[in-house]
Amino acid sequence: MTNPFDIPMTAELAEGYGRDFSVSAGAGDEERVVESALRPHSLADFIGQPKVARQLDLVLEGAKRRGRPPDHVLLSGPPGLGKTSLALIIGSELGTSVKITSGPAIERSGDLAAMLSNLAPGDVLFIDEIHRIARPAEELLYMAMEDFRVDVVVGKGPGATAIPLEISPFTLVGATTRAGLLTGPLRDRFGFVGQMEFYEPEELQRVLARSAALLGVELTDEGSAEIAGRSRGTPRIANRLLRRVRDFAEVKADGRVTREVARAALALYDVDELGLDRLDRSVLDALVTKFGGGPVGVATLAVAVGEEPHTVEEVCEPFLVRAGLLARTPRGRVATEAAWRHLGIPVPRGAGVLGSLPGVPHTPGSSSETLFDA
Ligand SMILES: Nc1ncnc2c1ncn2[C@@H]1O[C@H](COP(=O)(O)OP(=O)(O)OP(=O)(O)O)[C@@H](O)[C@H]1O
Ligand SMILES: [Mg+2]
Repeated sequence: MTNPFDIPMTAELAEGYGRDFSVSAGAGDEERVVESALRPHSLADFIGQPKVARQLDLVLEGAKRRGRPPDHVLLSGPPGLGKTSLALIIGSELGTSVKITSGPAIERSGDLAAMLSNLAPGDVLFIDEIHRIARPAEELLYMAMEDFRVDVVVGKGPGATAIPLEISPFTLVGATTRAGLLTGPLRDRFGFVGQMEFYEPEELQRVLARSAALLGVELTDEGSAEIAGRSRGTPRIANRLLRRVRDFAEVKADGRVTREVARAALALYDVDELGLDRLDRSVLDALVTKFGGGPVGVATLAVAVGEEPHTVEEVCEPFLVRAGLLARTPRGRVATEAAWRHLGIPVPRGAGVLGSLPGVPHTPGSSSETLFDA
């Protein structure tokens, strides 16, 4: 690892380092606490996502004028792009309270029925990871979304009866990293679907400027450009890198985050120019060196790097695909020529390198949704 400042490991730096510092977009429990301090609280404060923000603004404004809760909203896209933030903003823009739960937390339909019947008129119910909701609960949700009614089943077997129960009109906001896994009937019941896109570097610089002000960090334009360029189009990662670079700036420099400080800190934390971290690089490296560039199944690839397939699939791949380093094909994962070049390995002739494979579309930068469904 190159370390231009040649610094010894200090307690402050080790704190970030020891936890196997990662720039993957998923958030740990500890991070969620820090994040809530940096969340935007209104649509005006929400940076980027111009399409979703404008459309949502209209949906909310229309509902406010009619004095009725807006249509149910589905927000989909890779981790860390602001789905939870937007869900909370919907509540605050409407001036209603937001009840929060998640798909995996709803194991039985009774849990959901209880939650629904406790909603006050106009409340927002936010279900994170809605693609992981249990099937019976999902069926209950259909009726609740459509008719503001649930059937509570009393008793078991042939003697069981369904008692219809009115619930208050509410707005469901669902968030998912895997819209492709949602069943058709559930998806159809959302009146508005917002597809979150990766952020442009310029937008991430605005996110960073805002966070730096909130954290009381002095950040130069070049410093923020350096961090933005390695944040994988993701505000969560931008904020995370900013905190790590701040540590470095405070311990090793005068506290100001300049380009030099950002570069040195990011090199120390093993974040490369594209923003790939250790796990991303080991996925690429395994694909290229162990499997000759593929095609290889995601489960095999995950075993090779000692990770869960869904982590590789949901956390690493969206960005590797977007960066044009990896392609998801019907036959498995394939490394592109850019991947070999990025790893500094000569591109072999006729290996499973994308481009030499007939009929494989090469679509770097295409919308994440089509990639998820691949
Ligand atoms: N548009 C934005 N403007 C400013 N900050 C943002 C924006 N979007 C996200 N962030 C920051 O990124 C962090 C992560 O956002 P959020 O938790 O909303 O992502 P998410 O899409 O819900 O992720 P996950 O899929 O992991 O739940 C937030 O704490 C917030 O500070
Ligand atoms: Mg979230």
